[in-house]
Amino acid sequence: MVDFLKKILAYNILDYEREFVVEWAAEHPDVQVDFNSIELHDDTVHLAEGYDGIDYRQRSQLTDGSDLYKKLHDYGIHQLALRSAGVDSCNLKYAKENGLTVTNVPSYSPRAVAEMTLTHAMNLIRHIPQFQKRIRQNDYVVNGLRSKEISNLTVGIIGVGRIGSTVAKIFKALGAKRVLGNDIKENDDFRDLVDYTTKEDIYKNADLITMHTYMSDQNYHMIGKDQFGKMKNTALFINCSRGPIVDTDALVNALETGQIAGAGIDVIQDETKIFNQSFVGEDKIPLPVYTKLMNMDNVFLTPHVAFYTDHAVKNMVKQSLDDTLMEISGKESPHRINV
Ligand SMILES: NC(=O)C1=CN([C@@H]2O[C@H](COP(=O)(O)OP(=O)(O)OC[C@H]3O[C@@H](n4cnc5c(N)ncnc54)[C@H](O)[C@@H]3O)[C@@H](O)[C@H]2O)C=CC1
Ligand SMILES: O=C(O)C(=O)[C@H](O)COP(=O)(O)O
Repeated sequence: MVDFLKKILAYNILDYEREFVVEWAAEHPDVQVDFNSIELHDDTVHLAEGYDGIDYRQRSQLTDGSDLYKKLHDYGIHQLALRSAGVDSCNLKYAKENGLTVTNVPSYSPRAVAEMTLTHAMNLIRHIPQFQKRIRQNDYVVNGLRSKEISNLTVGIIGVGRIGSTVAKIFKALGAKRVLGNDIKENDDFRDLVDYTTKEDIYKNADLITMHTYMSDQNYHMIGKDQFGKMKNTALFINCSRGPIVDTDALVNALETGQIAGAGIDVIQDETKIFNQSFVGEDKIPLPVYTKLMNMDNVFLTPHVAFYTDHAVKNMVKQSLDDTLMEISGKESPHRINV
């Protein structure tokens, strides 16, 4: 019989993640890795009792109160490992107050998200949703849908971190006219990729604006009525970061009134009401604003899948389990975020 030294519980393992948990477990025969398909919340936290380490990934908040973090602490757990880059599901303050170190997987594949951003950009630039609609209607007239080329476009990147800088690299390599960047912390390593400037300059001058900040209280509805009002009416807007960064009603209004020319949306506020679920055969979805966007032919939509590549999923799962093991073995993971 194997004498397991450490016990890890991974919450909310999705079907497509399972093979990598199994692979990791096989590579670590002295660790017992159990997993479930439920989210970590007040009513499921008791399952953590008896484990040394917890790994999780979910889009809804762990809890609104600090009880869950206290319970984990009381079970003798000292860490939480997120399998995602974004850490907005976790209240870092409560975690810290209850002696839990939190780790994320910051670089599982910035390229995956950057390539999806490019996909959104190209679809919008070349009017692909509009052409698809015409083709479905047997309308092969091309009038009104002439495109610009990348070399004539100014790209504006808000949040020049791991993903934003990768997006900059791609547009630079494709010969964009200018790549503007805005970040609350400018990074000297990225000065050859972006011309750092203000958000106002980006709203006013960029032909393509793409969001790559993290979600925080300060960044809630960072883009709303005022910001859309400052953009060019030819501007294309992309959000592959987090839904609540953008005020969805303001986005719909900006598209309906022609304040901007199109939008690429991978993430949207309240997306947990519909994403990762199927409503096939039903005539309504519980997020009516998404239906509005779906019915606009200058909008390109994907269901929060910018990260969803084989390389990324493998890294998210295996790296988070590595981090869990390090933390429960008395070592410091390089991915600690709440210290
Ligand atoms: N759609 C998807 O599948 C995925 C989305 N994401 C989202 O993308 C976000 C960014 O990821 P990374 O680039 O890896 O993070 P990062 O932390 O490397 O970069 C974020 C950058 O945004 C900047 N920033 C934050 N608030 C700002 C503000 N108000 N104005 C200007 N700059 C601001 C930060 O200083 C930082 O440089 C994640 O936090 C996550 O929410 C990440 C992975 C997949
Ligand atoms: O890593 C992130 O951040 C993402 O957005 C990926 O989609 C995966 O994480 P969740 O958003 O599903 O937590």
